[in-house]
Amino acid sequence: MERFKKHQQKHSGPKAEKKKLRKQGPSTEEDERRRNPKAFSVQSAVRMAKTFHRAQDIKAKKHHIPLVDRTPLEPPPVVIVVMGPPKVGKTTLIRCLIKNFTRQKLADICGPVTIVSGKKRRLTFIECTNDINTMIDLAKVADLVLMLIDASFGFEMETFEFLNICQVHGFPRIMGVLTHLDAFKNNKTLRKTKKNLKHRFWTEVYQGAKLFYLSGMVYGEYQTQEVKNLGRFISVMKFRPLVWQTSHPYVLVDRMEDLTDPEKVRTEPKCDRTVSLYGYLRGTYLKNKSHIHIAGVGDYQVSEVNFLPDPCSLPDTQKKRALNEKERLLYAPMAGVGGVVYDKDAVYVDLPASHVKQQQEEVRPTTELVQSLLDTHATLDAKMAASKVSLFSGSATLNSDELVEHER
Ligand SMILES: Nc1nc2c(ncn2[C@@H]2O[C@H](COP(=O)(O)OP(=O)(O)OP(=O)(O)O)[C@@H](O)[C@H]2O)c(=O)[nH]1
Repeated sequence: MERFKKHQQKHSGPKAEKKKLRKQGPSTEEDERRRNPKAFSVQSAVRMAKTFHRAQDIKAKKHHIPLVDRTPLEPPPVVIVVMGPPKVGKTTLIRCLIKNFTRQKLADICGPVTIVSGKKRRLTFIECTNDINTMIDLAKVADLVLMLIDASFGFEMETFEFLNICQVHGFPRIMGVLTHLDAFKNNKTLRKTKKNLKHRFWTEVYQGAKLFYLSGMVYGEYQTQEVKNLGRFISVMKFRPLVWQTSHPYVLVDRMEDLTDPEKVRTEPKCDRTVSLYGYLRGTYLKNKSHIHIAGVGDYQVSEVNFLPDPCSLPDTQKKRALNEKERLLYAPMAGVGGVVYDKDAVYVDLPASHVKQQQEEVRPTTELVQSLLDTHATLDAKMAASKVSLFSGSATLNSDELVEHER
């Protein structure tokens, strides 16, 4: 028969030590903490909240797919879409922002306007009306949307419509801008409206979305400091590449030429036209025989690619801190820069009628005497002949012929 060895109790080693301690009496507090750490985890609510937030942050970061930055060394201009209902102040805002960056005034804003805003950044501003087709086209290509809201009216249906459209192609950065704040005379209502609109905006976009206030106008322009702050925000803003944009090459046309024979257009107004479109290539690189999306037009196959010189290039030297006046370029072929419009074979200088009239007035002498001389239409003799004199107050008037007879 097999014999089993009797169990031998341990007298040394970690297990024996533990047994000894247990026999000695109740365990110390330190031991309990080690045995049951969960029971002692919440000692400071603040610390607990911090740990929790940190854990959540790390989790949320993991959800974002790491992005590959494919932007070339000299990235194309950032597309800023200024959208809002009619008469909300879109044109005024674009004009003010352009003036803030380039110190130039645009005669009238038509089509996209590209400017150099900093050493490494160019901006293209484009106005988006409440038209649904424009919204669909521009939602695809927008990097940043300035959503103008008339504070005296509130949100319009189209604003929400635009937000929905944006969601289809990936949400661009969105900033709200409240205008017409000067319509509120009462400070309390103003504060209340601002707060209400801010919360409504946050619900639609995201909590804490940036909302700017443009409180009133000075000489037909928004206040310089407010525009400056908005401009500063735009020029340092970081953008996340969006899915549609990084997977499609696309062009936002900023110049257009009609190459059709003018004679043919004259004789046959509805003939097929040959049009040449110019713009920066954005999104990804062009591949041979690939399709290219032209905003507002559709997808077209490329037959030939030419490299054109940059019409609004970034400054060369990178050492300086700020741009000088010459480097603050402005490129707006569809709009009149300083009243000058370029065409394929002509340059138009815009001289509004009021301007011409003003110049004529300036030439006129300012002294009253010379002015009155210029205004005389009759000779002195004719005036003398027509003049009348009354000798006594209330008596009948005598004209010059009667006076001569009296003298005789
Ligand atoms: N009182 C006041 N008037 C404003 C404000 N913003 C714009 N306006 C005026 O509103 C009018 C329309 O401004 P625009 O910049 O032409 O508006 P818009 O959105 O470009 O208009 P459309 O191009 O017709 O859609 C102008 O006469 C501005 O002076 C504001 O904050 N307060």
